[in-house]
Amino acid sequence: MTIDMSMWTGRIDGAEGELARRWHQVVQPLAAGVAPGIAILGFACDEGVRRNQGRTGAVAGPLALRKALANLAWHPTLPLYDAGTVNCDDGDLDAAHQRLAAAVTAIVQAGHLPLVLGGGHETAYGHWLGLANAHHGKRIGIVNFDAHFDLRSAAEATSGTPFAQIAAECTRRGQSFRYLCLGVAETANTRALFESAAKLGAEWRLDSDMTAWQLADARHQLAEFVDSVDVVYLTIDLDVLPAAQMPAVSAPAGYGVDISVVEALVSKIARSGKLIGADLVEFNPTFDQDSHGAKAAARLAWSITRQLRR
Ligand SMILES: N=CN[C@@H](CCC(=O)O)C(=O)O
Ligand SMILES: [Mn+2]
Ligand SMILES: [Mn+2]
Repeated sequence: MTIDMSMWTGRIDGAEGELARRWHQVVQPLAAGVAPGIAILGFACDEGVRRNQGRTGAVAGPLALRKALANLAWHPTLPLYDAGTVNCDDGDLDAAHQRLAAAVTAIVQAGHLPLVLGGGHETAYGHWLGLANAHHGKRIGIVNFDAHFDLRSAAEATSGTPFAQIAAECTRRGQSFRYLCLGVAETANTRALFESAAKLGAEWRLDSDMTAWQLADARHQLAEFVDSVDVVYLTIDLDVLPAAQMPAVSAPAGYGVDISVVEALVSKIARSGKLIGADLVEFNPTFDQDSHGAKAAARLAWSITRQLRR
């Protein structure tokens, strides 16, 4: 895969040298043998959202998110790499999932942490597959910040099915399915989806229980979940944020979880030492307003990298 670095441009604060660096001055194309770091990997895909009857445009997410990350101030953290983008431009989502999984596995085996930029939430299936293949025998806990369970059962993979697919694959592999969904909106999930979640042993927290004054309870629930697993896969569906903070998604939230609460919890996961992979999905620049959504998404990605302990 050739790695296009042309979008990594931005302001240059000349005088202060090392101390004045931004992401675009730090990110390197991923190469063999480099020091362990964070590897940014795109999954340019509209197919999941299209099949799920959503508003397409997430295919442009990886490029738009990289551009939003490029100008952020860099504070010392692990080395940052760009690992390129896996495309799904022929409608064959199953094949694209396999390519994404292989790229993720290779990143992990080279000692890096994948930070995957979707794509719709179908991204989660390929990402998880790659992590699971690289972490044999480990109990993986999935923490999903999302207004939706994404536990739909359907004849084919969509952006609404990834965690049902993962649950089925866990059963096939004789592993337990450990899934915590934070920010679930009762208005956006039918009773059938709540029943599916309960049957699969999923845990969740409603959006209305994730206000700033309930942060301690949310932290406690998250800590218990993280303690109960070996490693954590973090997936952030940006539609968990209120529509005013995140207009740039297929299904904006009328209520949503404030970015300060999401950031506090995401940072806790990053500090846990158990994080093995993270993604931001559903970003659709077509519906952004003056890059507000891109800036919110970039802030969350930045927070993960800033707090990461490995
Ligand atoms: N990624 C998943 N999305 C939601 C979409 C809901 C909607 O379009 O309103 C789901 O399938 O539940
Ligand atoms: Mn989702
Ligand atoms: Mn969602």
